[in-house]
Amino acid sequence: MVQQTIQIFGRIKPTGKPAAVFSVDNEDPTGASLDFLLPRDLSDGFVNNKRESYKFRFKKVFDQHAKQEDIFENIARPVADSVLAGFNGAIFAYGQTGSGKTFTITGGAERYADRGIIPRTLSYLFERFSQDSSTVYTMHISYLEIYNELGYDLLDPRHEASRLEDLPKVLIMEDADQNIHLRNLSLQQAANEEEALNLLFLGDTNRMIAETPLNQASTRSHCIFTVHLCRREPGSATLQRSKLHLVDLAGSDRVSKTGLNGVLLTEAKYINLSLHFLEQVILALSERSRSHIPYRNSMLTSVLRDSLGGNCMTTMIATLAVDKRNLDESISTCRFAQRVALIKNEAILNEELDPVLLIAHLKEEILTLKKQLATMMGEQKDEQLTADEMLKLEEMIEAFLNDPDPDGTLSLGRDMRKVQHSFSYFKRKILEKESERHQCSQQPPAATQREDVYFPHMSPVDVNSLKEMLQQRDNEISILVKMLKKEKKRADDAAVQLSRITDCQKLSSQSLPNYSTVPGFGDGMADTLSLNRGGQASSESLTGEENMELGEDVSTLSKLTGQVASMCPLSQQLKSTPPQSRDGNVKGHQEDQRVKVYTFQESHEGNMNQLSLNHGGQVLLSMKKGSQLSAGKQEAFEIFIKDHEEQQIIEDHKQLIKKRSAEARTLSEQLNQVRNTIAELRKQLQTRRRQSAAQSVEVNQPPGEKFDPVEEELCEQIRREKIVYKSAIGRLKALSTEIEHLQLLLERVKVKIQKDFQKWWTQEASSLQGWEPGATAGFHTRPSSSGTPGLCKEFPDTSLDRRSSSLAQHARMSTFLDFRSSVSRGAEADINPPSEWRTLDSTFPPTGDQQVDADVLAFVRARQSLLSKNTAPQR
Ligand SMILES: Nc1ncnc2c1ncn2[C@@H]1O[C@H](COP(=O)(O)OP(=O)(O)OP(=O)(O)O)[C@@H](O)[C@H]1O
Repeated sequence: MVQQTIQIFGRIKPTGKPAAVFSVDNEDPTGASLDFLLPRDLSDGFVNNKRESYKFRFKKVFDQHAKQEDIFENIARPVADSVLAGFNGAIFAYGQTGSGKTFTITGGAERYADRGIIPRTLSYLFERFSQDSSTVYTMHISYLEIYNELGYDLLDPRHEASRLEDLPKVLIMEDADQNIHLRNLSLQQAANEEEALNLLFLGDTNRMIAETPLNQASTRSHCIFTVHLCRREPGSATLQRSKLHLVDLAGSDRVSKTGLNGVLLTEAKYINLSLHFLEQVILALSERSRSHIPYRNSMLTSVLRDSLGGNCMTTMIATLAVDKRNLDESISTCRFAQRVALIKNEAILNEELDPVLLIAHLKEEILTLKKQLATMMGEQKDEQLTADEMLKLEEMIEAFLNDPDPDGTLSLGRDMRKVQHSFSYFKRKILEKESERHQCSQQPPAATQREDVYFPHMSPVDVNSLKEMLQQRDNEISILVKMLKKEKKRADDAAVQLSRITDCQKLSSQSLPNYSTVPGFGDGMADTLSLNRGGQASSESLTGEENMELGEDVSTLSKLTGQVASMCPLSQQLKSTPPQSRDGNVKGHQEDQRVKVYTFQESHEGNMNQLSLNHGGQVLLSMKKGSQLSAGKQEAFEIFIKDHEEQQIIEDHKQLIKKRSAEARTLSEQLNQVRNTIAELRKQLQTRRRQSAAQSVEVNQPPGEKFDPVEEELCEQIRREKIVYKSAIGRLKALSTEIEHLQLLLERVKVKIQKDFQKWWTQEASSLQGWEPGATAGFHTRPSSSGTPGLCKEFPDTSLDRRSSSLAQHARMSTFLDFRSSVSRGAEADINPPSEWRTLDSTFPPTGDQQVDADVLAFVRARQSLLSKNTAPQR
């Protein structure tokens, strides 16, 4: 058991605003401190004008310059290590809204280096799994969101990208031993880092989709990402199960300060209530005399029960925004942290026995004990050994006697009959030997040398030379047999390699060099790197790990190749279906025009549309069959994306991915060269060895005894190339992880843009529907310079949310486009126009662009006059 108080860290968010006066001291060996100084004349809000300074103790305080990597190394890595060792762990971020909780726990979306604790911890855990081949690890992940005291499963595969209310509701159940169980919270297995990161991405996307204007999820809900680890040694009945909670709490802002009312106030009260209950639990835990801890008061405290005052190594990060305006909130966060620091947890190793394995072990033990008991009790079988049994036993005894190993044993089991039969057999043998010796002593002297018997006419010199020849032939044969074995093994390996490469090739595109064409590379290389040292023939093989690495490389590269290929889906798309320009013409097929395909779901129309962005920021929108998206909406979407604030992030990510893929390609070319070099060196080495072996036979010297500088040099070169190869493959793996992460970030931005567009479009659509001629609600008219009254009505910019007036302009344009296409549809069908078109000045939705409005008006008038002519009675 490990007793430990909850570890408290502080993290200060970089601020562009004037910062309060504070100082950080991390030098004190007893712990760090954070001091706030409040000058009496501080007018920007302060907590208590009687006190002028506040001092808070932390394990360590990270200032504005701290990197995400520092946070992981100092805070998360030790917790992850203890989780790997079988203890429960928890890290939770607490602080006011916008102080950097999500940034710390999950990370920022803008840069790879901004990855937070969750992705870094996942990466670290999988790296550790791969280093420990003697243990089997299994990882499951759950992701829970608590909003207004209700739990939602963010990882349910049936509800990808759903609204919060559509997600499965998680219920708390308590068993007879007061253990908490979360019903409906799915546990998803993650077999590798990629799968784990995808789960994180899925959860975060659900969290984002579930956001409504009333529920800014990250601000108003608590999120608990839990890694469930199971660890066992093969064959052992003992399992170690541990959990790691990574918690992003809701903003801790005080209700009075939020200035909210209505639903938001209720919500804020819920948040405050759950944080209040969290505080109550913490207070109760810090008072030693308290026997009752009010965990059950809220869902948050129930779920985190183990992490607070229980079996867990817990760490809290107090996130602080130290600008003057937020000083009081920062001080209150620090006060909370000081109380948390008093809580003592008792973490125990979570070992349990696997019942199935345990039963099997116990059965085996019972059987052994029964047998031992039978032997000890002298229980004997009455019947005699059969002839067959005796024959087998005698064969065993013969084998035992002929075994040159002096330590060889004869296992007879616990059957006394066999023991007795063996003794009588030995006795018979000894007697036979003695009688033979006796007979020999009575016979006349025989030829003492065998040679004399078999070669009576040969002189001893001839016999010796024959013996030497025989010895040489023996050597030759043994060398050839060895070589034959090696060749056979290599052929087998090559067959395995070939099948593996065929699999890889199926996955990979043609853009990277094909490593499978390099002969004998991979596991075959390992066993032939024999190095001659000091005349000693030694076989220096690659270690198991190296073998594994080399074996894995093809799949790593193939995976990377797949990624690189998936980064340019349009290049494939272009091959099959060239994109259409807005007017329906096929666009030029440019080599470098790589486009990321964006797909979004029209929730209210149920139509799937595909949006493509190219590198120049140009937008291509293509619709799947059956889509009803109007041209205006398509165009609005294109413009919307161009102006979207995240567009720059998309561009940056794409550029970075492109750069990294180019690096990966260069690196893989280098790798290919190194592999070719190694293959060539290996060939030379083999030839050299064959020659040396043949020479040794000629001079009658055991092979490999003579030091060969050429061979040594070849081995040295191979070793050097191996080092280059290993470092390149390491870099390639790192690039692969980075590209994967960047792609996930891109996906996340993509979802955000789609969501923003949908929200904006819905708002615009409802504004337009509510528009009535002359209506004053939200609209006003301004005189038209073209003298067309009522044509230039302005859309209220307030309805455009945060969007600038340029988006208002786009909205007008899309309205116009919708209108234009409706008009032309009507003209084509030559049916009676809808009644609302008939009175132009009162029903025509304005575009805001005077020229365009005038054009449209002229067109509609012309059309109307045409229709009136057509419908006029024929004279
Ligand atoms: N250490 C930091 N370095 C750079 N940017 C940061 C840092 N901390 C926070 N930010 C940025 O500040 C903004 C707010 O941060 P974040 O969303 O993490 O706050 P939060 O405490 O989770 O807020 P909420 O309670 O609303 O969820 C984000 O844009 C984030 O990228």
